Amino acid sequence: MIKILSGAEVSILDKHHIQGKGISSHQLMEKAAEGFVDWFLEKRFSSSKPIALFCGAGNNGGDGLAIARLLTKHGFQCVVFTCFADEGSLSEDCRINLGLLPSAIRKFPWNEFDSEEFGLVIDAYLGVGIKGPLREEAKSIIDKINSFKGIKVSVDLPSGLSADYSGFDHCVHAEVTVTFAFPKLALLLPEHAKVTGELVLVDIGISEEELEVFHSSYYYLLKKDIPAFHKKFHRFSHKGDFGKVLLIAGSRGKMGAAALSAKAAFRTGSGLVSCQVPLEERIIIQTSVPEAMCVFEDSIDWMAFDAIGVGPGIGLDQGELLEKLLREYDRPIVMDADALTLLSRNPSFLDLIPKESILTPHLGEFERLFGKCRTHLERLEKARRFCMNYKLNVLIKGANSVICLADGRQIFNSSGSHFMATAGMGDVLTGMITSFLGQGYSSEQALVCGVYQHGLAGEMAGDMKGRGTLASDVIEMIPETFKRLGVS
Ligand SMILES: NC(=O)C1=CN([C@@H]2O[C@H](COP(=O)(O)OP(=O)(O)OC[C@H]3O[C@@H](n4cnc5c(N)ncnc54)[C@H](OP(=O)(O)O)[C@@H]3O)[C@@H](O)[C@H]2O)[C@@H](O)CC1
Ligand SMILES: Nc1ncnc2c1ncn2[C@@H]1O[C@H](COP(=O)(O)OP(=O)(O)O)[C@@H](O)[C@H]1O
Ligand SMILES: [K+]
Repeated sequence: MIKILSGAEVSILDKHHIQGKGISSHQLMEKAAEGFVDWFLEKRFSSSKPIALFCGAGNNGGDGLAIARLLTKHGFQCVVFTCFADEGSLSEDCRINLGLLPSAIRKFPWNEFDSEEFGLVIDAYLGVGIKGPLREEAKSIIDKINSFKGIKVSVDLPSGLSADYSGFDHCVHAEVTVTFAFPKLALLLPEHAKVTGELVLVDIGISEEELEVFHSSYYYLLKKDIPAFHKKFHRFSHKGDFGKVLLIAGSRGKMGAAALSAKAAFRTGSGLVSCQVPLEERIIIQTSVPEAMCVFEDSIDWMAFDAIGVGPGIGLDQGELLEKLLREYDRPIVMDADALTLLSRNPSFLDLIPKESILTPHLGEFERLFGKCRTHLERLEKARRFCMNYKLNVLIKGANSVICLADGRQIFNSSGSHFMATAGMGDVLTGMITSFLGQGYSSEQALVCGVYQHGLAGEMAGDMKGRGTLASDVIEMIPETFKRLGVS
């Protein structure tokens, strides 16, 4: 997991890194430019029209100048638009890269840019170094960059966006942001989605250990982190080791929620899955998920289950059932959907929730529970205080879902796809997290593996089906995610 530092810490990190590795800051900038260019070549952008690079006076501009030089070597025609008045204001590494620019690369002041001539724009005007409100000229430069209607790729950050805060005044609207070493916090906030575009993280040789010495409770979860969170099963593992889980889900007209979470729990590897459903609706489960058993409220022994997930489609008239469950069951549970709305209507239930339980609200459910938030940072802070006070875990769902742990750490997920913004995806996730809990995973392990693999299964289903991907398609991809991660 990569620690997410503040923008101001980047220069300290750079200093530590270049001292530790015995390299120059110019060499680090070259590494960043090479990483960008590797990604650019992999994407196979067209070279039929020239590329315009807007380069500022700081190190972000230095990156842009190095990128222009490297792209030219690969046959791209680059034109640099300088966003500085005189060369005396350049940072040292920006100046070095300006000197290294081949004479074949034409340079013009930024205001001479004519958007008709270019196939793509690279925005290397401002990065993590902006301080205070943007100056008037900076706003005009950003407007000029935004006048280009084709693909704009921002280097490190869309120019004008601050690395650590929510909101922006003037800002480049990038289709893609290629960021270095770690994703800047602002790139993960939903209110910035329309300016950050697709997020690409480029490794510039700074290790997780080098980031670890900084104080931050924000992390970014990557594919390579997942195998270590998994429990190992062995040759003699039996059905009991894979857990016995219960999903309290579904009601008349909403039995699909129960079927989806039960199927997802099986596909995640549960040995036994039971569904607590209304008696008169049982046939739906027994035909759509024949592997599952049905249990009914009057004859239930909750403590017989290794883990319980409650909420998808149960309806809002189940307050008494929820209270009874919270009083009688003492292991961590997963609470989603209607269970969360019932919780927001009955705050006294909060003290009854077993420690280390997992609440999985989407943004609407989050606001019902914790009140309106102006920014995502405010939301994260509310979640952190709640998790630490109650010793509970909260998953704030959306693109880059955030796993908020009881110890105060907050982990942004990197997997997922916009094709997942469709009905039933949350029910699938509830089934997956409950399944991992039932297999003996800690709440942190269940959340990390469940959230990442849910997103990965969504990406894989989205790659196959595109628009029209169903929650059921995502369930079918869950076993593939284990293979893709090398987890048996
Ligand atoms: N480890 C990494 O991640 C690596 C990071 N690297 C790269 O370094 C970048 C950071 O570079 P940095 O520190 O030089 O700052 P940068 O973003 O270029 O901005 C400075 C310029 O902004 C200007 N400016 C400031 N405030 C302003 C305002 N309000 N309104 C208008 N202008 C304003 C300021 O002008 P000044 O105020 O000084 O006149 C100056 O010209 C980082 O984002 C990444 O791309 C890689 O090269 C290597 C590894
Ligand atoms: N644009 C997106 N990118 C990544 N993941 C997404 C996106 N939209 C939705 N998801 C994921 O899909 C799930 C939707 O959950 P939820 O809103 O509870 O759906 P439902 O209530 O329909 O079951 C969440 O896990 C969320 O993170
Ligand atoms: K930029």
